[in-house]
Amino acid sequence: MFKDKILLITGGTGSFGNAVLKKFLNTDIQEIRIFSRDEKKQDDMRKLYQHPNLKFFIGDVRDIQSIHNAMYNVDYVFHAAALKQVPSCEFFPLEAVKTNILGTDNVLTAAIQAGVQKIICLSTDKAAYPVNAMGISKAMMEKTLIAKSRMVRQDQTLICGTRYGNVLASRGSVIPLFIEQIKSGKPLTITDPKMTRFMMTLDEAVELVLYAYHHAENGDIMVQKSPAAYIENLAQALLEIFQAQNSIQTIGTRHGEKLYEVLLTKEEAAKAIDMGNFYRIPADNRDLNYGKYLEEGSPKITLSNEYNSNNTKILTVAEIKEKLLKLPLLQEELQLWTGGKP
Ligand SMILES: O=c1ccn([C@@H]2O[C@H](COP(=O)(O)OP(=O)(O)O[C@H]3O[C@H](CO)[C@H](O)[C@H](O)[C@H]3O)[C@@H](O)[C@H]2O)c(=O)[nH]1
Repeated sequence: MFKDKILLITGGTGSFGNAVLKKFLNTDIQEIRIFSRDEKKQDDMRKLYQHPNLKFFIGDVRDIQSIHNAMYNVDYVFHAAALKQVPSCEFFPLEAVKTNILGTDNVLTAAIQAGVQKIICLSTDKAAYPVNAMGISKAMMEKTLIAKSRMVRQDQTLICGTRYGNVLASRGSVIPLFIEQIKSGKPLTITDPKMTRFMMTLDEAVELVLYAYHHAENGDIMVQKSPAAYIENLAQALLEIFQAQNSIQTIGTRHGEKLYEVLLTKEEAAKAIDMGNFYRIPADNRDLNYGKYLEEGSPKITLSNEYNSNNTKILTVAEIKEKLLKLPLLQEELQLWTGGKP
């Protein structure tokens, strides 16, 4: 699908970038550009892949000139660079503004100027009814891309977003933490047994971006339907997989976190288009006619229901185990834990 094309991934040294590389590096794509700040991570990646079609650009989305330098001849951009940890954004909200909002605007400006055809920006469920600085900055990122999508030549540039839930076993997330706790014989620290999270794999995150690539229209936010799990059941599933007896300790909700996450707000659900496994949230294309904001309402909004991690399919412990056992991280950890014995 990317024959002779150049794809640039901002924040490309992260797990999303690596998943895209595994899928596309050995195809007929002309080049994949990794744009990021950390030279060490780039160097590690260079050594790991040793591929002539993989190119590295040092830069920062906060610095538009550094993006301009990387954007020549690029056909498509996957914009994954972000500050995504809830606590760090909470302590330094202006840093989230600079990277997630202004940085996105820089990426879009540079890409439009360079004639890039499609730009897909990665967002998160925490942007829907946001309560923490990370989610608020991502919500503003979405607003920025939607606004920008109205100001481009529609036959030349497509700007859209994807919104997804928790990526299973991503770095610093709860699954690696629970595994560490199991291995060191400590209690599993659960914030709230009834807390739910959407559970996506990294491959599904890539799949969503590719779906957006094929089906999104300018200003759309694309959402993949996905199952969710109670954190209590996630902990139970891991204990069963590792055949461990650790106790479970409830520690309470952490600062800035919600009991459940939302992928489609009630307001978005009123206009979202059901596309089978996905939802397409069309952009608000009211242009500069403010009529609908001021005089006209929409009865559909009153009737619609949000799509959240409590009203989606909830995985049973057995289903969580099945999903977890497919993860490479889990297979490796289990191998180490059992010493290779089945
Ligand atoms: O010791 C812990 C830590 C976490 N949790 C729970 O486990 C769930 C997942 O927690 P993570 O820390 O793995 O993920 P978050 O939902 O807090 O946020 C993560 O997922 C987001 C996407 O929704 C962003 O990617 C974000 O950067 C990333 O940290 C939450 O319900 C949390 O309360 C526990 O029960 N115990």
